Amino acid sequence: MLESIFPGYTIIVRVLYKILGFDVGLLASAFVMLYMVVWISSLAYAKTSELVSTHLTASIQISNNDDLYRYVLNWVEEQQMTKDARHLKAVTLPASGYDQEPDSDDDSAIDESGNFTYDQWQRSKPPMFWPNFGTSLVWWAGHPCLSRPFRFTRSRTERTIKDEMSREETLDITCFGRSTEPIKELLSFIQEWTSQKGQGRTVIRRTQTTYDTYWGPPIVRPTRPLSTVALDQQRKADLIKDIMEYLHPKNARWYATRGVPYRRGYLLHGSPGTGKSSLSFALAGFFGMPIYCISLAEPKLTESALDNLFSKLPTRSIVLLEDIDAAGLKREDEPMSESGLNTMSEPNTTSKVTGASPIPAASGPKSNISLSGLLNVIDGVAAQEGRILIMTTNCPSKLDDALLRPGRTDVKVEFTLATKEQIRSIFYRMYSTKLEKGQPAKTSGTTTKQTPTKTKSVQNPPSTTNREDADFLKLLAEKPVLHTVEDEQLNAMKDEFAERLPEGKFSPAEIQGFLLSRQKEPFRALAEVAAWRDQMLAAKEKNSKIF
Ligand SMILES: Nc1ncnc2c1ncn2[C@@H]1O[C@H](COP(=O)(O)OP(=O)(O)OP(=O)(O)O)[C@@H](O)[C@H]1O
Repeated sequence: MLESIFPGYTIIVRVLYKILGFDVGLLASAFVMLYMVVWISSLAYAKTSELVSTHLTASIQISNNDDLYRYVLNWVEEQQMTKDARHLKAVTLPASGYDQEPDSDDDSAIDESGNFTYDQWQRSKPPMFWPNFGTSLVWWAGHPCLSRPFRFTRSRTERTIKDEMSREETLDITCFGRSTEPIKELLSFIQEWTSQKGQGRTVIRRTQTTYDTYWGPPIVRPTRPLSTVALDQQRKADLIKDIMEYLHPKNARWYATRGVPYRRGYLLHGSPGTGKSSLSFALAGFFGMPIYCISLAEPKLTESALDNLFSKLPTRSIVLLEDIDAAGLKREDEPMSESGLNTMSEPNTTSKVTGASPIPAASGPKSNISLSGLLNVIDGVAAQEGRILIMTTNCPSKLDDALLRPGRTDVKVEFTLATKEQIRSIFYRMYSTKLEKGQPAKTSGTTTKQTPTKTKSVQNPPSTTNREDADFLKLLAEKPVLHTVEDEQLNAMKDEFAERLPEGKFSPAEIQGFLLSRQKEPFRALAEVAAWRDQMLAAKEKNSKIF
């Protein structure tokens, strides 16, 4: 047979036999046989695999645009599979945003001088391992006595639109059998696993723009307790009750039977730094809902992209449109001023929101979105039912009445400059050690009732030969000692602190900023607040004269 494929084969074999003394033809025949066996086996394997995957397996595909994609990869990372698998993808930080912050008791970020070094912390974190592009196998014991294999196939496609390349990844989960039920079970298990892992955290989504604007990957942050937002208790309670009532499952039917769109809008308005954004994030954490933030001033955001973003919102979510007045929304029939800014920023005398003074035109980046475009998106067909829309503004008088009408803005909450109660609350929260849920405050001082001092603890600075450097390092090593104050005394101090500050003059952010720079020194804060107050009031007075 070989003679017919290679003419002259017999002669070559005879010559070689004479030279070498053994039959090379036997070797060649054995090799050809082996090759045939391997070829036929791989063909049979490919055919059988094809038949099995077509007729005896079920699969579900997940796109990387879906949150589930990351949930599954994170879950796979936790499985034994990543220890056994031979082809993995290493990632330093999970795309879900989990655990991106060092824990308070994570000493790996502290260098020998007792200072925090982010670089060191990052280096100390082991990378995570995801299945690489291609196929991997994971065994999952969905039932106590049955562990079954699932095949994860991760693939990527690339496409170029308008000179910008976009990548789309997909994950196919396959199992034996003709039903997708085991995969659905696995997916709901993974969702449950993710939500347990995410307890006490708030999922934040922001827009991202490449050739198009879409929702970026989720960022997960520790939930901000509502109690940390100092606001009139009654107002806070009313707002929470309103949202609770709205979100109640029975309410959806109530809205449907009456033909009212099941949506609710809130306008949080007030001076900068009074807690509007903080309350929005705290509400998202309180109700366990993801919060989707959109900046209308984003230069690449178009009306169709905004429409698309709204259509991708999950049914129960919070949408936060921050500083909506600064986006410079304009009516289509509205002329542009000479400076190019739209003239809607003229004081709106018919505004229903009271108490706001005329505000000069905003000079920030202007939106591509027209007012009618935004209104269409807010209550158009793409708008999700069950959604909560929160708009924040420093200047409600600049907003068009159309945006403020019920159905778009159902509840308005005013945020004022700090009241006495807020001042007390901010002071107390800054220094109370009760808030660190059972964690003993890391303090190098003892409980004290002393008068203000500038006590410092001096740690061993790293050695250096340069005298100037050594002095500087010594200065760096001086750390303020945390004066832990007993609760009773702290309550008295917060009253005293509030006494020294006038009501309605400073924003909570300003007071917080003052206290933060004396983060461990309540006595110092109390001693220095009067001087700070006078300086700030003088500066404010001067500024108001300039403008
Ligand atoms: N009422 C408040 N209670 C507690 N902290 C507050 C409050 N108001 C502001 N802060 C603190 O001040 C900082 C800024 O607050 P935030 O961003 O929520 O204000 P804002 O009203 O949204 O400001 P802007 O209008 O400038 O966006 C945050 O660190 C927040 O913790």
